Amino acid sequence: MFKFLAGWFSRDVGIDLGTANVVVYVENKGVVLNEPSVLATRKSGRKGQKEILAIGMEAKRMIGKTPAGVETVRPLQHGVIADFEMTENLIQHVMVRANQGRRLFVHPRVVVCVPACVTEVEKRAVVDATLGAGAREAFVVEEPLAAALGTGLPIHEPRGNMIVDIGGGTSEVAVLSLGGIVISHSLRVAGDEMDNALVAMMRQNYTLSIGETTAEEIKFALGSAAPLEQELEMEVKGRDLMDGLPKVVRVSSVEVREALSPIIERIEDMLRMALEKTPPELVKDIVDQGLMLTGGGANLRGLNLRLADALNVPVHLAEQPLFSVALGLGKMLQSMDLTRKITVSVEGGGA
Ligand SMILES: Nc1ncnc2c1ncn2[C@@H]1O[C@H](COP(=O)(O)OP(=O)(O)OP(=O)(O)O)[C@@H](O)[C@H]1O
Repeated sequence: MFKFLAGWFSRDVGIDLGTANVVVYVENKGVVLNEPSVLATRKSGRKGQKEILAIGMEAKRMIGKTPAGVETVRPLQHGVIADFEMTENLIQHVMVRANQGRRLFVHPRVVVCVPACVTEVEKRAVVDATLGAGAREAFVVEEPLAAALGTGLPIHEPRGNMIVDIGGGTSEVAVLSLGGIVISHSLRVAGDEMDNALVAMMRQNYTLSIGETTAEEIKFALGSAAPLEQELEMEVKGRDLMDGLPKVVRVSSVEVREALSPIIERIEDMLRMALEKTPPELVKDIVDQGLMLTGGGANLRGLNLRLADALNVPVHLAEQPLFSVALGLGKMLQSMDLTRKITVSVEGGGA
């Protein structure tokens, strides 16, 4: 009886639990939250317990700036849970924030997405973390399905729909038809790897040591996958590896593009492989309709142009690449019948 009432009084929630960001969609409200998937912790007590100091944007600002005893943690790596307890804390935090800071007296049903390549054990871990965080029922859905729904692709038609998601830890491609995944591939190379490539480039070209936050700032400011009409420049500050002293250098978008290029080549190879494995009738649809590019990494300047050139198919950039998955989860929340059809569901003991 209480569960029946709870269904009436709590809003269902969709969570895009990403390596870089967590985006939360609340039924009838839309996207209400977008926070980095980062926690800052401090060891407390002898048994190695950790006290949480900050979660989300506040914790991301601390990366590379923490005093002894404090560390920043990214509990998801390449789209899967690397630190279960911290993931549970992260989900709980975003659920409470999405509920305007009020405690969850009535536990919501939650749909969470996972990369298509994850194992059953990894899916189960996401369900357990979601239930542990206070959901009364948890569903997992494969990310390409949610992303395709969120970008408005007609995934239920007998037609080849290709969706490419470039996230923080994973790049993923899937071809969908008749509401299911025909083929999918994923690569543990995406936005984070681009940041690492820029850290390496700065060391090699300028003997300058920078942190991952600065590398991401360079990527946002100068990053591109194809030549720009007007190439850009910026000042970068770091520590000189030769004498250990602070140093400022000027970096151009041309050298940043060269550093990112090998990563984009790997993404292109993955897409070529996916096209090779796609049945010819569906390839024909993709050639006609093009592929849909989404995920935060899709925002890299000129990526759509470069992929179109490399693959010889039209490439469309999603309207809101960072929110496609969450918007797709939102569509699923509107129709729990659809959710039950395309997800794995587990009920919790809550509420
Ligand atoms: N304008 C931009 N140019 C280049 N990269 C960008 C831009 N905006 C965001 N990104 C990158 O997008 C990535 C985050 O994308 P997104 O939030 O889709 O990933 P995620 O869903 O958390 O990761 P995953 O799908 O791997 O679990 C980060 O690496 C970020 O640096």
